[in-house]
Amino acid sequence: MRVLALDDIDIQGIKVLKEAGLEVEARGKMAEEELKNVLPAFDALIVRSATKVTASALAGAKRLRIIGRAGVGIDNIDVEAATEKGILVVNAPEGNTIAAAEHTLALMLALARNIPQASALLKQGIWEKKKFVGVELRHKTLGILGLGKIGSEVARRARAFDMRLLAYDPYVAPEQAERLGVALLPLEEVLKQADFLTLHLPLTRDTYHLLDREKLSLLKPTARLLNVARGGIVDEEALYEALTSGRLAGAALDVFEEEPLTESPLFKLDNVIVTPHLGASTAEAQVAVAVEVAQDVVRCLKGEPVLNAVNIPVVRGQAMETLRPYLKLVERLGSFLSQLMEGPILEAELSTSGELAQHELSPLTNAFLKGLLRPLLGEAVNYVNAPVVARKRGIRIRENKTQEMGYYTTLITATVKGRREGHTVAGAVNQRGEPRLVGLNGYSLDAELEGHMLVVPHIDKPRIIGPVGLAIGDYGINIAGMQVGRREAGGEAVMILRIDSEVPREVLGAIRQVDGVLDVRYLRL
Ligand SMILES: NC(=O)C1=CN([C@@H]2O[C@H](COP(=O)(O)OP(=O)(O)OC[C@H]3O[C@@H](n4cnc5c(N)ncnc54)[C@H](O)[C@@H]3O)[C@@H](O)[C@H]2O)C=CC1
Ligand SMILES: O=C(O)C(=O)COP(=O)(O)O
Repeated sequence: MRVLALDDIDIQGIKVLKEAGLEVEARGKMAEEELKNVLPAFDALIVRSATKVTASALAGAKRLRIIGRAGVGIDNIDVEAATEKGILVVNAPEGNTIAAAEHTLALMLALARNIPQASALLKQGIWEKKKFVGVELRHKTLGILGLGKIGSEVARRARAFDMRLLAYDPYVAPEQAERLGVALLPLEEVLKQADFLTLHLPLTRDTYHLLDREKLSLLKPTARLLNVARGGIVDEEALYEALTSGRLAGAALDVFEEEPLTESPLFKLDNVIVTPHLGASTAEAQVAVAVEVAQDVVRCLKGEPVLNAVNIPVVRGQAMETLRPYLKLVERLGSFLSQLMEGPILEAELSTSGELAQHELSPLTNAFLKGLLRPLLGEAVNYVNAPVVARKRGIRIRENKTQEMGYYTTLITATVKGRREGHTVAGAVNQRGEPRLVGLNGYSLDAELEGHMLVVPHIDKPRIIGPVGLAIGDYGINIAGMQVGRREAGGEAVMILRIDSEVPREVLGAIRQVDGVLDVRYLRL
């Protein structure tokens, strides 16, 4: 299998890939057109922030199974397009946290004390002290937008400088902020109170130009802005205006809306210091992110679960071990239902009751939908794109869970509905970790979910099981197991047969002829 590793990812990452037996082509930044041309020959792609992985670049990438981002921000990858194509996207969420946090602190001190400007003058032979009187960090208010991994590490370090800490992050629990000694406030409040404002948000549709003219005008004229997150979060034109009109004291920028950027009106300002997206550029961070992402690429190409997926629900450690047999179960239930249904599926519902319900269950939905869609769409649908594909086909998806326990410690019920018919199956995992079918349309059963199966709805009466068995046996086909479910004697019932080999059409016809048989469906799991 072949991996295209771009943007000069660290050699240690390349080593991990090669040691796993993968063929690696390592290059620097690649332009969209070239990427589009070469990508069809690769199973995996690794990038940093320089190469743009667009929908067009991915269009012909039929072999591609995974895109790895050796870093955090995934705004240079069209994740939606990748998901739709069933391509997994992973990043390295932790490897460069400290590097980015330390760079932020370095910029904050450099900005407060005019270090780059003073250094540049002295190197020109100018001993200038008066112009470079700075400010102290002590007792100043640091406003943090985005109190995630980097924002938190910045907060920890800023405390050592005796700064007062405020943050805006609607997704962080107040207790977590409290533990860091940070007060959570609304955005406008943080902007109004900050002496230093630092950004640690991802660039998304929500955060694009979050700091526009209006928001920048809320900052104190003595405030200084730090951006080690993403260029697009700040409107650079509005920032330029604020810095040149005395409405903002200074800015330190590591990132820009367009990169690389070598010319900008901002670069001409004395109160602006800049670095060329160096936040993650430490020897330590580059090894860490390259190795982190390479390991996930290896896992994915070996068919193992990855640790840092961005476009599928991630389950780690023990929770994954608990979930694993149920992933198999729901995929089989999905496949079973899909083959049982006639006509298009309009609704799909997955309900979990019992012990398992205490876990994050969205991975089950992905696996269930994959099972449901595979018989219809084959390899085009996988664990990554199953929910997107299902929604695109107009299937309404519902998930329910309750920790209430019945006869089974965990019972999973799946229902699909179409225009004319609907079916419900129930499944459980036995003590050996095997998936079992324990209910079908209200009948209780206990059947294996494996191999070739026949589902035969019939009327509960004598002389029906024998003739069905004969119809199959007459063709030299062996029955491996059989289960009958009925609600009441003499009513409708269902027979589930496990067969050792493929079942030809004539056999299905012969079964249909048996008096009392209502229908017959042949399924392959
Ligand atoms: N300059 C550089 O070299 C580097 C830049 N970065 C940038 O820093 C960003 C943050 O990185 P981490 O802290 O590792 O990510 P993270 O995911 O741990 O933290 C991001 C935080 O932003 C918050 N957030 C998201 N949307 C928000 C919104 N609309 N309003 C307010 N808060 C919001 C989240 O709740 C989260 O707590 C990355 O997305 C990346 O763009 C990361 C590494 C290096
Ligand atoms: O990890 C991130 O989000 C970064 O911004 C680092 O970018 P880079 O890998 O240095 O191009």
